[in-house]
Amino acid sequence: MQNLYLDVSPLDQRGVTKFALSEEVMMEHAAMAMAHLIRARFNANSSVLIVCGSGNNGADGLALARLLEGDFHISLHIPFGASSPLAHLQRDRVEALGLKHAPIEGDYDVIVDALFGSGLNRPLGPTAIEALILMNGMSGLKIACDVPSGLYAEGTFDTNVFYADITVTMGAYKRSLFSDGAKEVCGEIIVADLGVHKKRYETPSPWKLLESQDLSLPNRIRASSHKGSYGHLAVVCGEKAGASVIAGSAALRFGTGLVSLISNENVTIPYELMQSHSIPSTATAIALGMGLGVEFCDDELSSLLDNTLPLVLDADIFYHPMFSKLLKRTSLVLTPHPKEFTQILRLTGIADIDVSALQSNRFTYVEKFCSAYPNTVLVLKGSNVIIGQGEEFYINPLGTVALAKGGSGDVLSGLIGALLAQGNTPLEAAIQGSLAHTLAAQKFDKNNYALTPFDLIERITCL
Ligand SMILES: NC(=O)C1=CN([C@@H]2O[C@H](COP(=O)(O)OP(=O)(O)OC[C@H]3O[C@@H](n4cnc5c(N)ncnc54)[C@H](OP(=O)(O)O)[C@@H]3O)[C@@H](O)[C@H]2O)[C@@H](O)CC1
Ligand SMILES: Nc1ncnc2c1ncn2[C@@H]1O[C@H](COP(=O)(O)OP(=O)(O)O)[C@@H](O)[C@H]1O
Ligand SMILES: [K+]
Repeated sequence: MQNLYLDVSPLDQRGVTKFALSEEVMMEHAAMAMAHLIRARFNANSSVLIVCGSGNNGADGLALARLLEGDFHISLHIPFGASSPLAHLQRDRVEALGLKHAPIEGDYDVIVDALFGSGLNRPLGPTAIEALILMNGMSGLKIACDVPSGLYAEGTFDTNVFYADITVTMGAYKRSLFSDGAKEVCGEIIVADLGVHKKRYETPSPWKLLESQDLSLPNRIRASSHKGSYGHLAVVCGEKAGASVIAGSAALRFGTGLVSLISNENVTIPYELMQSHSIPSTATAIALGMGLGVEFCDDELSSLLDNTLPLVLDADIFYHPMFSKLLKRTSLVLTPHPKEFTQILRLTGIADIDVSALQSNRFTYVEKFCSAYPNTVLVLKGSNVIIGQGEEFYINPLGTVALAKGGSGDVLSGLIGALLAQGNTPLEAAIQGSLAHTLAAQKFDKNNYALTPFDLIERITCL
């Protein structure tokens, strides 16, 4: 698990006050990290274009030019000149080596974007756009210094943002790199230490980035245990029974001892799942909402929920009149996709916004919801899933586009339901369910279009 920051400037300042580093020392390390990367991947004499802005992001780029000069063919493009003191200093140094501003011409083996970093404070103007269009059109390896130019702190970006293959981010991970859209533009993300180890440079943060090594799988340690030792998940089976079959099958695969589908009428289901018309007395958790439709009248639903069992809620239930009442429960996990989350925000009076406004401010709206409902665990789905409760937030960036298919979300609710049924806390269930979901998808390595929900469930066995 890694820390994520909205703004790393307090960490940079702390580097100076606590560790007596200077900004110049930190900058030298930032430039060295990029130089190491380029030297490791490219032969001497490769051509490197470095496009530098007028602030310290540009100064990082100028320092990089100095470190590579002599071995590589360096082309510098400095369309705004230098404005920060360090940019002036770094420019004097490269000029002493005979390097100076030149127009962008032709193609290059490496393209480094050091136009704007954390100081981007207004929309890109025509000069920056012209450079970025040329850079994005090139075939060489594209490296962003700190953040791709055009990416704002909330994770939104300008249409002409730099599309990086690799982002070398300075000091610590920025949260902006993990918005849903940013997944499109950042490429691989590498953190550069700035003179002290990342562990020293960082301070605690409420936002965390999940990693594959954070996965913790169900573990059966008692040799004499039986199916009743591993919980019983009741999946409420609605109009579209397939959704609950997927969720139930995922839950069984993820270690739940028993899984029952709760339906009004008998439906055809796989042999390994059980069927019931009411919540079994042995149930330890309920999954509700996937494919629900209008199968149950309000009284029937009320009686299914007349208990205090942990709940995972998804899909149609967010539009049901009973949902506001369910929000008062403890042991609750919600797994909305963005459109469903806008419905939740509307219903709770937090915001009346459309999906694009939500996607531009995912972090903020998750924080608002979690502050209003501190007992509820929220899993906001997307290409970078956000999991939040109270003042703790986690981003799972491990999903792939293979998951963009009907039924993937049902698998996720089933996995979370499985862990709730086995006695995990709602937050643990959400984090571990989401990790298992995305890592199982990664096990499908044939292509990125063919994965079905049952392929995904199958790959839970390979974790
Ligand atoms: N602090 C440290 O210890 C370390 C910092 N490090 C590095 O510093 C970077 C932050 O540097 P920074 O604060 O100077 O901001 P930066 O991203 O260069 O941009 C500001 C400049 O851009 C300009 N500008 C803004 N928007 C614009 C637009 N749309 N169109 C045109 N111009 C625009 C703005 O102009 P102004 O608003 O002043 O007119 C100003 O000149 C950080 O990302 C990391 O790479 C590392 O070396 C590690 C140690
Ligand atoms: N581009 C993507 N990258 C990573 N994960 C994705 C992507 N698109 C969708 N997903 C994941 O797939 C799942 C889709 O869920 P959802 O939209 O509710 O589907 P359904 O309701 O049909 O089962 C979510 O877990 C989401 O995070
Ligand atoms: K940049």
